[in-house]
Amino acid sequence: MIEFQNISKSYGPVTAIDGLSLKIERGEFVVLIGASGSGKSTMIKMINRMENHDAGRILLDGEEIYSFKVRELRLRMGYAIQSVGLFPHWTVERNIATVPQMLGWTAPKIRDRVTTLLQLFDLDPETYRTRYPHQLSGGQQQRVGVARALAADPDVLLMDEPFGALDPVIRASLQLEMKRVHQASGKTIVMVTHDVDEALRLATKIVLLDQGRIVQVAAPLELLARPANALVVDFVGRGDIGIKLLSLQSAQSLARQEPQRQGPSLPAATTLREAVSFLAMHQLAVVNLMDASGAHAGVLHAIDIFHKAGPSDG
Ligand SMILES: Nc1ncnc2c1ncn2[C@@H]1O[C@H](COP(=O)(O)OP(=O)(O)OP(=O)(O)O)[C@@H](O)[C@H]1O
Repeated sequence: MIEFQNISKSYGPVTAIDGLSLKIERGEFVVLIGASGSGKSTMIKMINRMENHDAGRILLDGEEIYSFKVRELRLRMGYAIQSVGLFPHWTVERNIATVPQMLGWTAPKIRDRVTTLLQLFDLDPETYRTRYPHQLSGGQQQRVGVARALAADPDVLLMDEPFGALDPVIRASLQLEMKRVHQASGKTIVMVTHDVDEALRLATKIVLLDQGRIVQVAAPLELLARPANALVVDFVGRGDIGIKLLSLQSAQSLARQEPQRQGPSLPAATTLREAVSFLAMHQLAVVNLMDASGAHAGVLHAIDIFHKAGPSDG
């Protein structure tokens, strides 16, 4: 879908991207992480030609992006950034409708779409559609920014720290929402974040950059279980890699198919991290698991977490 072939990009004497190659398949949720200045934003911006690459080729569906008109390219891609970039003199509705307007959608279709998106991001449509950006909190502005990026249902969504200014609760709920949007729509998403946990939660593939080069490309579980080198280990958090691994696996994955025991039950979809916390807090060695309908779904043994969870390479 999007392919970087030996891409380089400099700003004067600074090499921002250094001979980088990467294939992003349709439907992937690719999250770019790396230290400040490692080239994450530059990578995203080169995809919709906010920045132009100096050398190499970037292909969109097999065609070099320089062969598209910039406007056509940008209409195919939603773009959301931390600083939001809402038009200050336009209402929320008009901001969200920017691309649908350009595409010539009818007024009722645009109105319906704005309503749906505001609801999706937990903003009451009647309260918020006529507001101006300065009448919104920073977090609300960010949500409108993401809604605007999604407005015309683009195949590709580019997001640069889209949840940067949000408090942890709203951030977590928006992450869930993005995950749901991704799973339901099959969109190809490329996102930059500074938050490793966010990357682990959302990505189908994480790309760790350092000085304009790729250090490792891996699915979240693989990145934790088989970090390519010490830089990756440091970046994902040397001290709590084990805890992060537990966050990515469900209690269900270690359930023993045994009859229900005396004592409490946890949802089988609970992460192993939450299960460990629960077991520790209640000083339990085992806990029942239940499925979404409340039916017994096996038993989780604390000992299995330490014997079975984590890298399974023998
Ligand atoms: N417009 C510009 N002019 C000059 N140098 C730039 C420009 N944009 C980026 N750079 C430089 O290119 C390198 C990569 O920058 P980039 O913004 O892609 O990094 P980043 O990983 O997104 O950083 P951060 O996490 O701090 O946002 C940095 O050294 C940066 O200083």
